Amino acid sequence: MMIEARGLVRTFKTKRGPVHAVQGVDLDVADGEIVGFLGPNGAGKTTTMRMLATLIKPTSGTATVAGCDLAKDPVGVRRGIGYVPQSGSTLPEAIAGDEVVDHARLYGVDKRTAIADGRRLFDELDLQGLWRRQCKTLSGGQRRRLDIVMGLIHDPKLIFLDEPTTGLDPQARANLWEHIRGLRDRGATIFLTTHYLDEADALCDRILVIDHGKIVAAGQPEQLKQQVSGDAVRLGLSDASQAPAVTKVVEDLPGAVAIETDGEVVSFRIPQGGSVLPGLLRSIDAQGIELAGVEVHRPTLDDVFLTMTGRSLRDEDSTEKENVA
Ligand SMILES: Nc1ncnc2c1ncn2[C@@H]1O[C@H](COP(=O)(O)OP(=O)(O)OP(=O)(O)O)[C@@H](O)[C@H]1O
Repeated sequence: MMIEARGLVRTFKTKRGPVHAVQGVDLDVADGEIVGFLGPNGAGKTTTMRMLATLIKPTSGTATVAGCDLAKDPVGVRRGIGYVPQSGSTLPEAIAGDEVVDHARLYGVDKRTAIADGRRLFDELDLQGLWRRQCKTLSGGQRRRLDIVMGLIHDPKLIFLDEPTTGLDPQARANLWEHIRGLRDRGATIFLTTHYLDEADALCDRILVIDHGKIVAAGQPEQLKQQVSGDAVRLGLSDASQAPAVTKVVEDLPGAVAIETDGEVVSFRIPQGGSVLPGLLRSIDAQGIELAGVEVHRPTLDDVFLTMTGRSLRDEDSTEKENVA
């Protein structure tokens, strides 16, 4: 195991009383996995990651990280990990290559090795030709990849990435995902935080969903989605007064659950939503009711979150909507 944490708790003391940021987190990350820590703002992702990276002390709980005990051997942990913070760690005015070499020397890497390793990582992360550039002249995606070079320069076994793609455009995000997969293919283990559902889905072998400082779901993306039963169907009515009649038709469908009405929308869940629709539409039509629209969508990680917490992770650009009418 690359990370094995038990009962991690972190409480912050503030003027307005204690903030229970992390409330008993157990987690295991195997060697060579990409594990995503997914949750809304303020859920406790960064706090958990900072504890595992030795940057803040747990209030209670234990962990082994990269083969070393977090409490007894924080220096050993630090040697084995790379940590790429949300805000990055390069100065705008500095020269990219100098930042990398200085950072490596902090870890005791000699200058010649630092330059050789740094240049190799620049090639690997598509930063060729940018070694002498001022950091502030790099694009968002280039700067994020430079942050990753900084985190990798001492060849850690385990890399922590805090929201690696926040603020990047879709193309730069997809490009960074490729690079993160490349790191894993080279044998690194990656633990990242994200609040993007599509990122967790596309990139991670396993996902831990955290809310209010507690893990509420864990598993492979597909496993998690399978826990949510059925496709979600939304029927848009042209007239809200017809909702009771439509609800009645839906109630007669075998397997329909979670039937809800909200103004001009009747929604429900049903296995194989796509194949029951034609019959349903005929029944509604037979009653002389006209629909304004129909949507079916397969369970998403947001549905997993919704099922576990009763709230949405609210990430509109990542729902897999399939408009069928
Ligand atoms: N140093 C601190 N002092 C007081 N409260 C803190 C401190 N750091 C974090 N918190 C609080 O702890 C909770 C968890 O914060 P954390 O940064 O871990 O969440 P997060 O899931 O990483 O959120 P985000 O996605 O916004 O980064 C929040 O309520 C936050 O305000």
